[in-house]
Formats: sequence, C-alpha cells, structure tokens
Amino acid sequence: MSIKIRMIGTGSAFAKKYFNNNALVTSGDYTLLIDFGITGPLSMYQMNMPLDRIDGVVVTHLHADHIGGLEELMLRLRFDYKKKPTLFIEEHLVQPLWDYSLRGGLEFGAGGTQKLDDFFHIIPLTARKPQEVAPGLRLEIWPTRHFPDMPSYAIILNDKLFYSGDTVFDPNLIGSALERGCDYILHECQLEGQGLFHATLAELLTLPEDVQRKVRLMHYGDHMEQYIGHTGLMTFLHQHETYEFPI
Ligand SMILES: Nc1ccn([C@@H]2O[C@H](COP(=O)(O)O)[C@@H](O)[C@H]2O)c(=O)n1
Ligand SMILES: [Zn+2]
Ligand SMILES: [Zn+2]
Repeated sequence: MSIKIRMIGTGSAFAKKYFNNNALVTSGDYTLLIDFGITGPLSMYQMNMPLDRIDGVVVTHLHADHIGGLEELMLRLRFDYKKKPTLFIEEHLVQPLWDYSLRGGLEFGAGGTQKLDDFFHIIPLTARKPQEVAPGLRLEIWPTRHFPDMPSYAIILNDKLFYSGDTVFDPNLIGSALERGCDYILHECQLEGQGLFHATLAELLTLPEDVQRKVRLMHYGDHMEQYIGHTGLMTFLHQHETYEFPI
C-alpha cells in the first residue's frame, strides 16, 4: 500500500518562485488536496491537472497561502464540473472559514444565496481523532503552534506520514509523530531569520541525524537553491514533483 504526494507548491507565503505550499495526495482512486492557496489554481493549470480530479480538501489553517485558492476551486467545481467534494476541517474553523474568508465572494452567486455546504460535503474534524477519508486513507489533525492564538494543524496520514502545516519549531510535536510511528516528516522550513512563526533551518538542523533522515523540507523562500547541500541529512521537496510513500 502506498500513497503518492504531488507538491502543487513548496514555497512560503510570499515566495514568488515556488507557489504556495499545497499538496495533492493520491490513494487508490481518491485525490485529497492539502490546502489550496492563492497560487493553487495557476499551479494546477501548469501541471495540466484539472480541478475536478479533487475529491476532498483538508485545510490546515486560514492564512491565504493555504486557503486563498478555494473560491475559484469551489466555483469551478460547483458550476463547471457539477462536483461537490468533501471538506475536512477542524470543527471550530468551519464557520470562520466561511464568515471571514469565503462568504464575501460566494454568498450571492449564480445559484442564489449560497452557503459553505452548497459547495462541500463538510466533515468537521476533532483534533487527534482519526478520520477515514477513503478506503486505505486515514487522517488525523494535531494542533500546531503558529501565530499566537491562531488555530493551526498538522496532518498525520495513516499514522506514517507527518505533514507539519505551519508551525514554529516544536521538537515535542516531531517527537510525538515519531512515537506514533511516522517514517516521513514533511516539515515547513524558513531558511533565514528568526523563527517567530515558522521553524527555521537552523532549528531543524538541531534534530538528531536519525530524525533528519526522515525529514523533507517545504514552505521555503525563493533562495532555496543556495541551501542545497546545507540541510544536513534533510532534503528539499520540489514543486510539481511526485513522491511515493509506502504507507
Ligand atoms: N508580518 C506578517 C507576515 C505574515 N502575516 C500573515 O501570515 C500570512 C502568511 O502566512 P505564513 O504563515 O505562511 O507565513 C499572511 O498572509 C498574513 O496573513 C502577518 O500577519 N504578518
Ligand atoms: Zn503558510
Ligand atoms: Zn500560516
């Protein structure tokens, strides 16, 4: 059993070379989108990947580099493809996603007054409670520390793959993922500066070698290439590339 992850983008919020850090997970016939930021629709177009491939979306948090492409996705799926995908999102984020991020552009549309559940089958998630997505694909969300008081989540797939979402460097969180049995740690990485809201490369380099071997770096800035060969035993994920994980 394996899942494939194709990186729609691997860049940080304001990076211009690498698109926003969003990913497509494929398990059997099912395609799950992890986040869909402002650059998501253009990146999908460049990958020649039609939006109706998407069966479900899981959202880590409400920053625009993670949800800014949803308006286009929702309109195209509802009106062009007549498809209603599933939205997996932490239960307390359902209403804020609609009220603060999407409602202004979507409430009054071609279909009259619209609501979030006109576009998505909504599955509210509870942190640390496993949720089946499709046969052979299970996810769990774990809270992360990102901006103070801002709800933000990492994603665990099949107890084997940890996808950090946005978080400060949190060795306890990584330790919990390893204890759970995760063999793959896809982790955000801020290349330069202080890690106020993100994990810096310098901080990630303090991880022991056996952990670094499991770490793939994403959500990085435009100077990524300068850092190739300077990431210890960790390697970069690259936009538009597909990675297969036997999980
Ligand atoms: N000085 C800043 C920089 C960014 N933000 C907010 O964060 C979003 C970027 O998200 P990342 O977590 O991926 O960096 C950006 O869209 C802003 O909403 C901020 O508040 N202050
Ligand atoms: Zn981000
Ligand atoms: Zn963020």
